[in-house]
Amino acid sequence: HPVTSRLDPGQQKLLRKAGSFQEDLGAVVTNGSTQRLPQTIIIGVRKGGTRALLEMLSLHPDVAAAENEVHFFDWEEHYRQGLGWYLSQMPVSSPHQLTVEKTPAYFTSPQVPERVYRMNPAVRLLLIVRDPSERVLSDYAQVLHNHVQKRKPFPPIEALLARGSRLNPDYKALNRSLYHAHLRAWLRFFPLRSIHLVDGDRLIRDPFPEMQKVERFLQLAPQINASNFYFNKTKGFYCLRDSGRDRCLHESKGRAHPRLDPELLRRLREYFHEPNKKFFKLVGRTFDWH
Ligand SMILES: Nc1ncnc2c1ncn2[C@@H]1O[C@H](COP(=O)(O)OS(=O)(=O)O)[C@@H](OP(=O)(O)O)[C@H]1O
Repeated sequence: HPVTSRLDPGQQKLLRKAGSFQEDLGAVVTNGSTQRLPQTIIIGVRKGGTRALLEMLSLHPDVAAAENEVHFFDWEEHYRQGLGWYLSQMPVSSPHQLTVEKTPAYFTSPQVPERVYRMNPAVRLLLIVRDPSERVLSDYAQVLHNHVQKRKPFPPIEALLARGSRLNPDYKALNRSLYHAHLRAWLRFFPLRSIHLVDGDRLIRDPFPEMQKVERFLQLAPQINASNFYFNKTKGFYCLRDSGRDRCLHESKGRAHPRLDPELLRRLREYFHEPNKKFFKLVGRTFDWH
């Protein structure tokens, strides 16, 4: 080779190494390992248990999950960069694997359903919901924590929730728990059969049966086992066991919730009574929220 022959032996050796390295890469490519756009997305709901769901789904060998929240469809600075950017955020997967990402903000962002539809109208969506009142408390605990970390003041939950004798409908955490309203936006683009609902309260209490349903919805071979889950008393939650390795979710998952005055808690639950009924009607099933 005219060029390589002019190189000294050391450099030639390096080049040959690079060559064989490229052959290795070639083998990887013929294996079919590459990044793929997600065929399934966990769209929310925020504080519903989206991280637990993603981690539990990752137990399946045929699932490749994006580690971080991607925020492609809801953040303009990301969406502007196009699907090529989105693809670049995805994990390497083999042909038999499903790629999945979770961004809980998608569920409540009005511009997102149409954008997801334009990427792939056949995408399979996972939505994990939780008792809406409990979700509000969890949402508050999260935002409070962020403020405390930045040493910024944050009002007590009562100040955000109540406006005189009524609940404050402008409090964002309340709005995010109006599942029926947000789901309607998705149903303008996707049939209900494209959206699998995961019961977040059941996923906390007994994750395995919920995960079996997810496997079925995604048409994955049943590979997740009861033995993949064990209850950790210290954590107070189920943790994961994967090929002998035990791990619990991050300490930010499973926080203490603010204790509400019983009367305010009653009003909070009552606030969601009608919206819940609408949601149950929309999805053709009920959840054990009171
Ligand atoms: N196995 C297990 N371990 C720990 N935590 C679990 C688990 N399963 C579900 N959860 C619940 O997940 C809640 C956090 O939800 P998300 O991951 O969706 O939150 S976020 O929107 O991404 O911030 C989190 O809410 P909080 O309890 O309010 O912290 C948990 O209740």
